[in-house]
Amino acid sequence: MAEVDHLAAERATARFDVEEMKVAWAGSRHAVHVADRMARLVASDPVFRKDNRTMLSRKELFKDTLRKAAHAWKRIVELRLTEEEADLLRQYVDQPGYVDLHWGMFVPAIKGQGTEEQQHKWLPLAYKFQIIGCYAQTELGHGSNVQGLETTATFDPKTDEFVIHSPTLTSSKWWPGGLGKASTHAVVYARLITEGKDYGIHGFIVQLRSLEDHSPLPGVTLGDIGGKFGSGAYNSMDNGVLRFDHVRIPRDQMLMRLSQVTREGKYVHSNVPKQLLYGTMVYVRQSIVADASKALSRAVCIAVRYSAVRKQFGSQDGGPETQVLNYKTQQSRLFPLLASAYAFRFVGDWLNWLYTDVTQKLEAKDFSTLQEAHACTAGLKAVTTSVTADAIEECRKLCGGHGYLNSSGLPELFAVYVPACTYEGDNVVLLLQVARILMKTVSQLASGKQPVGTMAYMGKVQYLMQCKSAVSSAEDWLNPDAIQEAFEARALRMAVNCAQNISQAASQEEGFYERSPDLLEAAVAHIQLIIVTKFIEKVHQEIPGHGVKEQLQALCNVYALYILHKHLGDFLATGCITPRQGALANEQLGKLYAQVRPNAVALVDAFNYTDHYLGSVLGRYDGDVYPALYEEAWKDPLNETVVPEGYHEYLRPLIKQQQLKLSRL
Ligand SMILES: CC/C=C\C/C=C\C/C=C\C/C=C\C/C=C\C/C=C/C(=O)SCCNC(=O)CCNC(=O)[C@H](O)C(C)(C)COP(=O)(O)OP(=O)(O)OC[C@H]1O[C@@H](n2cnc3c(N)ncnc32)[C@H](O)[C@@H]1OP(=O)(O)O
Ligand SMILES: Cc1cc2nc3c(=O)[nH]c(=O)nc-3n(C[C@H](O)[C@H](O)[C@H](O)COP(=O)(O)OP(=O)(O)OC[C@H]3O[C@@H](n4cnc5c(N)ncnc54)[C@H](O)[C@@H]3O)c2cc1C
Repeated sequence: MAEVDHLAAERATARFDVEEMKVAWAGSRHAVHVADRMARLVASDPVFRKDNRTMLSRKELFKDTLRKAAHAWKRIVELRLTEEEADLLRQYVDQPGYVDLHWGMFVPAIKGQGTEEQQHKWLPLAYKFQIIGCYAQTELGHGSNVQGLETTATFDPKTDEFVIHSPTLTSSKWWPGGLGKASTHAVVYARLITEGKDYGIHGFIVQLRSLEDHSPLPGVTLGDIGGKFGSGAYNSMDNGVLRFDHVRIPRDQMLMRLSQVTREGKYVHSNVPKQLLYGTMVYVRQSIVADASKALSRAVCIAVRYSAVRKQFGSQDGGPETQVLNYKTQQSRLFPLLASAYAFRFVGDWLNWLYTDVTQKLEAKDFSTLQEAHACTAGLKAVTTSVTADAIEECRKLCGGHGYLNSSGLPELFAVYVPACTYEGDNVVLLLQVARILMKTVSQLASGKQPVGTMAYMGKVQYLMQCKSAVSSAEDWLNPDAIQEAFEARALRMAVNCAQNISQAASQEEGFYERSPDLLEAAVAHIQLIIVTKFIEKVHQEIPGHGVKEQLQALCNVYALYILHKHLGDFLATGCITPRQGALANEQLGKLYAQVRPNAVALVDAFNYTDHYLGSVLGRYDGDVYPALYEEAWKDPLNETVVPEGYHEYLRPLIKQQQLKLSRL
């Protein structure tokens, strides 16, 4: 009971309106309402139970995923849920499965790369689940280097068909989610060959399995690629392997919005940038940023609530021990992660806006913002997923020994989340893309070309290369202009340093290769500047609710000053701030942690997660952790019998043998 009281007391110390913070987090009152309804719908349905997930075998887990997906679809249809509601319902079911790829990549690929006619034909089938699709791009031999894919699609003018073929072992499709066991169709990326010429990678809709009995079609070899990291976790997904042996598809199953092959076999490229082929990846990368804030906020919610419940040391004269949340070290590890969850949420919203804006411009044949969309989605995907993966592990450690139990929810969350650093583009590969664009922008500065969008600050090169921070007290670091200037100067100076070093190499390519570790850091600095800028912009907006704006302001400062403290070397080496100013930033950070402390539990309550979605005995809303931990232990299959299976075979003979030996002595 004492623990329950603890969280109630924590909630009472909050200095802001939690209900209004829920609105700020979700984006609107409507969003809070819909999310609440969908979360409760899932939590109250026994089919969506997930507390036994880590104890299921792979086969059981996969069947459970099929069952949940079918039940979710049934509820979506029965309740006539809107697209927004259906997306949320699937999110709260919280079990990776083929439907993620069907809705998340197969449908968007057809929408983005199919002609109107193709969309008209294929989308209704996908919308009604008459076909199930996946996104088959990566191969055994190549993932990052898309141009290196080997699968071929050779046009045969005699039959008006493409022949899809896997010429080598390394050309086997490898990894696509939903491919292994569930999908009937795939968007397959292959080298288009017509009239004897290789035109590079294009997308094709290919049927893989019979719609009658689900068996692979002739010439198609299919299977699952095997168990993955962690128990439960991403093993609910059937990541697959696929080989083609001269499989024929009609010509009109090439996705022809960007380029076409005529009946005669002539290749025609529309007047659009060829990078639009990568559009589905750009779309998913922006949703992965929004998803990072969800995963991070879940981990932080668990760690904050448990840290308020957990007590160690400090008891005097039999009085209460100290809540571990009161230790300054716990705060300095946890509160930056709390601030990062909010930062990623807001930058995710902004990125979604940017993506929508770019999409509208593309429809009007305006391709000017394509590079900005690529740089922002690639860079933000890389930084937010890397931070989130590390942060989930840090939250596990923040929960001490109990964090290592499956029932804490953290091991599974980590195992599900960590591949986000790799899929949809390895984070290093993506940051190097950002670096390439930074170098291009720096090189254009001399010609007077004004950078735009998130690179616009580079236009202030004369000022930012020589400015000195005016900060002279810890409080000065609360001024957003001081923060903004320091971050801009750091990012620009790192990029310019890289460009200068590259220019001394024998060639641009060689210089880029040699300096790539520095370029990664420059790219991270640029992306951190974007995150800080968008958080500052958010806080400048009108935000209703008692104390809400003040809390967000504090979190924004925590985020920025934490990054400054963590990357102090960058700020000092580039001469943006002095060691004294660095020390003042750290002093201010300590004061901000003290400000966050009484609000911490309420700040994670504002995420509005149900206990079902959190899936953690440590993160329970009521804080009644110990009885739940105790009860959970007894549910383990090992505890089904008092004497374990194997006792008579292995333990008893061993003990008896030793006893016999001893008795002979
Ligand atoms: C449990 C699920 C959890 C979270 C998910 C939440 C929500 C998501 C919703 C649904 C999805 C569901 C589940 C997701 C889970 C897993 C799915 C995973 C799927 C996959 O992984 S699919 C495969 C992804 N593969 C990659 O990302 C490959 C990475 N490689 C590349 O992108 C490219 O090959 C690379 C590295 C960019 C290089 O390409 P290329 O060699 O062609 O280019 P260059 O470097 O020479 O550049 C040329 C030129 O093009 C510009 N450019 C490159 N890319 C783009 C782009 N995307 N858009 C625009 N422009 C681009 C580049 O800047 C150069 O420009 P320049 O000529 O210099 O002007
Ligand atoms: C869980 C999961 C789900 C997936 N789902 C899908 C899916 O649905 N569909 C699909 O098509 N694919 C999918 N993939 C594949 C995924 O997109 C690729 O694994 C990813 O793009 C990374 O490519 P890779 O495996 O070739 O890594 P590699 O490129 O081989 O990376 C290996 C190492 O090399 C480094 N490296 C590579 N190139 C460079 C370079 N130029 N400079 C410096 N370092 C470099 C990387 O940083 C990394 O450290 C999935 C992968 C996973 C793990």
